[in-house]
Amino acid sequence: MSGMERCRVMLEAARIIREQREEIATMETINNGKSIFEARVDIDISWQCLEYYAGLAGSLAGEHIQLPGGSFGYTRREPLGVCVGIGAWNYPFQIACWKSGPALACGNAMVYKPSPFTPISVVRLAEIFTEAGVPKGLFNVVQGGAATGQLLCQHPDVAKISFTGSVPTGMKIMEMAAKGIKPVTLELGGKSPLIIFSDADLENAVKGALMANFLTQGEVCCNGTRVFVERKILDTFTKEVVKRTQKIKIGDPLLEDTRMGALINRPHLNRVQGFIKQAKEQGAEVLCGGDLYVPDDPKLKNGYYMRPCVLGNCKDDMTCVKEEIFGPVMAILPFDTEEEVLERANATKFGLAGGVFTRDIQKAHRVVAALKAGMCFINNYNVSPVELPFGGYKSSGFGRENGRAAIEYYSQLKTVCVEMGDVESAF
Ligand SMILES: NC(=O)c1ccc[n+]([C@@H]2O[C@H](COP(=O)([O-])OP(=O)(O)OC[C@H]3O[C@@H](n4cnc5c(N)ncnc54)[C@H](O)[C@@H]3O)[C@@H](O)[C@H]2O)c1
Repeated sequence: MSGMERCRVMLEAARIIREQREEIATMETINNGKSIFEARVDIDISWQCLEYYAGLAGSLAGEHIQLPGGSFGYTRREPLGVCVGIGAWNYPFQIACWKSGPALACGNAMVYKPSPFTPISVVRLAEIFTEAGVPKGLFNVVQGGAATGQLLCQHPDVAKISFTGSVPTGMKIMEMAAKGIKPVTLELGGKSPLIIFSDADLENAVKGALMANFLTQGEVCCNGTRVFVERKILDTFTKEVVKRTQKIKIGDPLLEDTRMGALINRPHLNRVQGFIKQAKEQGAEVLCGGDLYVPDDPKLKNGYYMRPCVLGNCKDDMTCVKEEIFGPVMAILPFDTEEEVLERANATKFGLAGGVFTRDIQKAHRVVAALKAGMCFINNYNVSPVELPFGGYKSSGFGRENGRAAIEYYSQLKTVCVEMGDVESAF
């Protein structure tokens, strides 16, 4: 298909998703446990992503380069072939769109494997693509766990792997890709810093800290879980954050006013609570939450709910400050100077995201320029416009999703050199 033809099909898929927003959001809530309020946002970001790449599909082009003697060269932007997408369980539908959007826009096929914990909604995406006119077999869903993922990565006909998940799995994927010289995009974990200066708008900074920690039960890769607060405002900020955290409505994710649903499964809930227990043993103070939440509704009494937790008295070398918890746990850390906080913020193996709250624009830009992270926020956190590239530095991975940048990772350049004169042979 031409780019314009692909554009039309993708716009149709985006239209169907928009039309079925409520049904898909409900499915996603059941799939993952996140609140319906948030699932709707995920579905909106998903159709916006398909619309964005539909728009780019028709404008993908190469270059014409003039050479001496009337000769010239040109480049063709070509698809890679069959791309494999492997997704995490926290944003099942959205991750599938972030991968299939640019893949299909560039003219590739995709075989997608969702996490076995959230197998449902991506099947609906495949049906929607078919309804929209995506040729049969161009977007395929394969269900399974690690073994299935391995087989896909090792398959000789696969041209590219795009992976979203944990660092240990990312390493395995890269090893497998290396054996087949396959390009990879790795969207891995994080332990991102959020820096609050004393001159920040306090109301926005508090909202930002909550956005940075408690969406999708805290199971968000780019969460700003290390909240560095300038000492002067530590007490006021902490008090306000704790107050708002305690007000977060937990429970049945399908209810309109719920803002925090259930964690993904029992072992993960236990793991998150294990981090909190260890934090206490290492000297951190639980300022709120961290305990199980049992809803009144008897049918939910065995759900994987916990109260969002704020940890005070944290030190940089505590496990809860160093490791990705992937649950609703915020660590608050005081700081005194810009230089000091930057050094501490960057002292991590991860580099997915970072944020700063300040009213001083010079300071804001200076701080984000110094942060070793792929996605930085000034005076907000965890917004995901599809127009902006997203991806990590350091152990958080490489390659970019979203924005024009993703096109580079789903296409390859062919250079054609055209001779207009005679061959000047060396022989
Ligand atoms: N950077 C991002 O964009 C982003 C987004 C969401 C989640 N994450 C990260 O994902 C992690 C949580 O997700 P998870 O628990 O699903 O991660 P995970 O690494 O356990 O699994 C991710 C996917 O990989 C598959 N898989 C597991 N072992 C495999 C193997 N050996 N070969 C091929 N595939 C294999 C899984 O079945 C799943 O589909 C967190 O670390 C989080 O930070 C990153």
